[in-house]
Amino acid sequence: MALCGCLLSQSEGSPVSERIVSPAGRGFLLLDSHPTGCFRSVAQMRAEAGQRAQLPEDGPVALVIGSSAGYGLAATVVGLARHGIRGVGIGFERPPGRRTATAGWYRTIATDAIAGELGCDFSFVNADAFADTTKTDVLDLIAKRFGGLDYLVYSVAAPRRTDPRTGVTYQSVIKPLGAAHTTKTLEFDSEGTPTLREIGAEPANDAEAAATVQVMGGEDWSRWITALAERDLLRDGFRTVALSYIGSTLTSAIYRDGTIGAAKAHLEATADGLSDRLSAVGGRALTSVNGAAVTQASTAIPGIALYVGVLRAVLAERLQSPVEQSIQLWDQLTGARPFDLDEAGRIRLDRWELDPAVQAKVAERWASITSETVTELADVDWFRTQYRNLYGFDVPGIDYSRPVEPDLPWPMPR
Ligand SMILES: NC(=O)c1ccc[n+]([C@@H]2O[C@H](COP(=O)([O-])OP(=O)(O)OC[C@H]3O[C@@H](n4cnc5c(N)ncnc54)[C@H](O)[C@@H]3O)[C@@H](O)[C@H]2O)c1
Repeated sequence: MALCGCLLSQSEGSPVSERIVSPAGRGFLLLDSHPTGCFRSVAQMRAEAGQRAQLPEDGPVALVIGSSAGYGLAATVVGLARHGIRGVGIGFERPPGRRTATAGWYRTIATDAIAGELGCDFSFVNADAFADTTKTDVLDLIAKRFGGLDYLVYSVAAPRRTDPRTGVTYQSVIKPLGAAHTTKTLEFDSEGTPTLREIGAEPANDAEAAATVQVMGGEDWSRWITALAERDLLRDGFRTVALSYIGSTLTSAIYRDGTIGAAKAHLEATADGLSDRLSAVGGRALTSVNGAAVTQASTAIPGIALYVGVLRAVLAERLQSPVEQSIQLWDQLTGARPFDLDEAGRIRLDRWELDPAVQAKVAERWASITSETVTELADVDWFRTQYRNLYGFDVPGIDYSRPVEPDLPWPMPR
């Protein structure tokens, strides 16, 4: 594929600090990322996204916040390849230094190359979306280049947020509310052999619960909309969507009924208030409940790795990838297909996950799963490959014994 070719030669061409990059780390957190593996995984997403025969010359203008990973990356790749979006993507990634850059840095280089190949005027900003300075800079860019915005996709998953107006930094916690909770969790030893362990979590106190809502609730999303409105950048029919999750009863104590779930409830309530404010431009704010996916954010949640592994064993290819869900999301946002909303007005892209027959099978496996049966009842190989892919490892076609150049620049605005 052209993209891979150009990026592979880019990383092979300048032997400034080439080195072999290996998957060292703890748990599901790896310390280094493999540039060419990251490039190729984005190329695979593009291939999965497909492409419309004729992209519009002046595609809709979109801002994707969280464009360097997970659902936001998928929404960006699909938006570029299928809708020819113009606009801006924001990620918050560590540049290369003593360690490689974070994977999202390299994925952004690859996504920028896709935008270039498709002729889409789309730029990437590496900055803290919570900061007022980022809002000012990004809105300056949008005002200057496009004069207004049609879509805002809010797909941030962050461990902390500093409120620029108070200077207070809030840390999000992943804890149950009300009572302690114990869950089974999946681990791999250094050889890659899976084992199960029970881990317990104490309930969050009020301050922890409130801090999690500050980080993952709707306040920052709302501030982006206010900032756009104040600068008159909301185009007629503007639509914004923030991503949410509900998930299984098997994970509800730690997720939907826990601190993160409270933040998601806040995000969902924020959508209603925003829609009222956007009615002046015929606009709308929605949340999109997506299905479980292996991402850096989700693997940090106790029990989710095992749950997703079991879900994949039950569903196999019927587990819908972030790209598949993003195709549906864009089709609904652009009006190519009607919205599939639930009674609370949320877009539902997770129906395949929460299908009662699927959940019954997952629950049956979950009840009996042990370290001895985990490889039979959960798709642990798939899960391990997925989380290593997040860092550019285990990607087919990459020779990991070859040195690569990790010191690559963030793409310049085109
Ligand atoms: N992974 C799942 O299973 C799942 C399911 C449904 C919904 N969601 C939701 O999707 C959204 C994205 O989650 P994900 O799993 O794709 O996460 P992810 O970790 O893959 O990606 C998070 C993105 O947020 C960006 N980010 C983090 N802090 C930032 C900051 N301060 N400023 C700017 N960007 C920042 C990162 O750079 C990255 O691009 C979240 O709202 C999450 O709850 C996830």
